[in-house]
Amino acid sequence: MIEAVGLVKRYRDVTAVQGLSFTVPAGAVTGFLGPNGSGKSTTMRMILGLDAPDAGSVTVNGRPYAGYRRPLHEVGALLDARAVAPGRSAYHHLRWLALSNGIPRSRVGEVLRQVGLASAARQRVGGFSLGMAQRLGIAAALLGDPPVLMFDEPVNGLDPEGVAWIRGLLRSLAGQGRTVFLSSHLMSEMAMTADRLVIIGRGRLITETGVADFLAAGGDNYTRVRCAENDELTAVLAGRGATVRREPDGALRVTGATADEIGEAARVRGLGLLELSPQRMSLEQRYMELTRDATDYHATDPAPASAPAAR
Ligand SMILES: Nc1ncnc2c1ncn2[C@@H]1O[C@H](COP(=O)(O)OP(=O)(O)OP(=O)(O)O)[C@@H](O)[C@H]1O
Repeated sequence: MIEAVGLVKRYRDVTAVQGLSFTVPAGAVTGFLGPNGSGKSTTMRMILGLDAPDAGSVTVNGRPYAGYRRPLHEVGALLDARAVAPGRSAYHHLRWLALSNGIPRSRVGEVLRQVGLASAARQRVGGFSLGMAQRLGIAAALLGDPPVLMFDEPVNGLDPEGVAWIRGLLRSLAGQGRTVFLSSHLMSEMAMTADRLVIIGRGRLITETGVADFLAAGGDNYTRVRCAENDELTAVLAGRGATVRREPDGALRVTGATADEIGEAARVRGLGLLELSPQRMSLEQRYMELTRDATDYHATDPAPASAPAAR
């Protein structure tokens, strides 16, 4: 388990993290989400003792990371896949890490196989693609068989097969009862992998929630209905306390009644339905809505394509 309480980190005039508290439990994949520059990497560095908080504290399984004598046995982390001496082979990089943490040499071969790098073990890391470097970083994190794993943007640079592989790996690590904490600025990625979410914006907690609860709390769920007798159906539904709005394409947008209730009301009146589709806000939409005000870097909308000049 990771527990952060009131974390604050300032860099000169930038307050990167402002009073952040959250818990990452064992046995689950927890996604750490926030727009660019919201303080995810800074928080992860504080968890690993690479940055000292200006206030607050963070513990890993009850102790600060720096309190562990053989940290790779406690926490495996991938923060920056390229932070590896380029002249070393993958094997020697891991062998050196294993030696310095009292980990048997046999683990090196095991983790290289686990991440699919066995055939590249003797290649220099400097020649690795980003995806291979990510896999090597994951191998290093797994080396000490730690109960807590942290990954900063782990799917960066991975091809679709690699992305599917890492999702499966993270789920199986959590299934073994480990604490798995991974950051991303993409909600779509988390929807496939995470059980829980810690969402931050501008260094502050926006919400800490289960993925299912996060979706259910989206207030914008409605049912889209198309009916040959729109006015009559609108009157029937309004009479039952539902709210009905007309969409630009003529369909009805109904809130305050379930699809089953709408279907039943139409059947009783003998009204034919052409469409009856419950609409749920996607995780991505809900996340964008929540973080809109906490996003520092907005792109402008692309300009509409201009019509070709008449000749
Ligand atoms: N070493 C540093 N010196 C000065 N400012 C820093 C430093 N590290 C981070 N910051 C600032 O702190 C804020 C949070 O940055 P951080 O890298 O933690 O965000 P992030 O959520 O990981 O972003 P991204 O998704 O883009 O990786 C940003 O404004 C960043 O510019």
